[in-house]
Amino acid sequence: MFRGLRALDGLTVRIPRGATYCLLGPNGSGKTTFIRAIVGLIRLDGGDLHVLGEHVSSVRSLYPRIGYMTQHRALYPDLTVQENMEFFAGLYGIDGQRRKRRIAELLEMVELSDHRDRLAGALSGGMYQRLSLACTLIHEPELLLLDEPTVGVDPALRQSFWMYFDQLASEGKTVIISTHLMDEAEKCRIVGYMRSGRMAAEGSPDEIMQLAGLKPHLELLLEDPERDASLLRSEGYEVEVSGGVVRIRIDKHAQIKEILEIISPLDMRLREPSLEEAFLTLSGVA
Ligand SMILES: Nc1ncnc2c1ncn2[C@@H]1O[C@H](COP(=O)(O)OP(=O)(O)OP(=O)(O)O)[C@@H](O)[C@H]1O
Repeated sequence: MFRGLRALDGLTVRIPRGATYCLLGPNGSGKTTFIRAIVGLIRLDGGDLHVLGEHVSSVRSLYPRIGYMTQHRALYPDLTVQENMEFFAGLYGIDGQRRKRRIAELLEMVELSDHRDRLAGALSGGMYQRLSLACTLIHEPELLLLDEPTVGVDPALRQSFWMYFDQLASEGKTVIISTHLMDEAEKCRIVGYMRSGRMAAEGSPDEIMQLAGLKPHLELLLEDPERDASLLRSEGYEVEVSGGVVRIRIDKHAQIKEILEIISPLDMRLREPSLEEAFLTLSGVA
């Protein structure tokens, strides 16, 4: 509770080890609060929370096994990239060859090897984010909590981050990520969609799509949309006309052929429902 506001409410979540778990949801839905509760940074007013098999009251003793990347700037601006990495390695007692190896590996992964002597405070937003991730991973944590880790990171590098997250999960590490990006959610084994502090829907991307039961649409560009729309309606199709484009909900792809026997579009395309639409449907917004 934050001054009368219930930031998390009736939330029951079980995240298996070795999963990539995505927390999705609009601004203010409780994703960060949930992550902060897992790390023991806020006290819950009720309920029960276990992290890596331990009650959350002893989560501090688990810190060497947890990596947490916040949305905030948590690095030392007046230390270089290399010095920040060394500092975090030192916090976890990583030294000698292991420290050298980890720093080299991670700087390579986040493509900062050539910038190791730059001050963290002088990095671009995306570069800073990349360094934050590298520092979070320095001690090879078993549980990773990443609050919007790819904000400002360019698409090619985001792709390699995700390959790395998958690799971590395949090694048995648990990766919990909050994001606003549906294409990132689709890459996760489990997606939890939060609204107003509750879990509005949860499952694998495929399960979510099936559960929402959305049908594909055919979008048609027609010479006379109104005339063709009436023709299609008279054949029993569910048709919508907007901005000169005719949309038809179809049950099966075989119907496309039948539709083309009724009308001759200038252009057409098939739109499969998106994960975003599925979540909006399941949470009662659409
Ligand atoms: N320290 C705090 N004091 C008061 N209210 C807070 C505090 N932290 C979070 N809240 C409120 O709790 C609710 C959930 O916030 P939270 O930051 O967890 O959402 P979020 O899903 O992470 O949002 P975003 O996508 O914008 O990061 C919001 O209404 C927020 O204003």
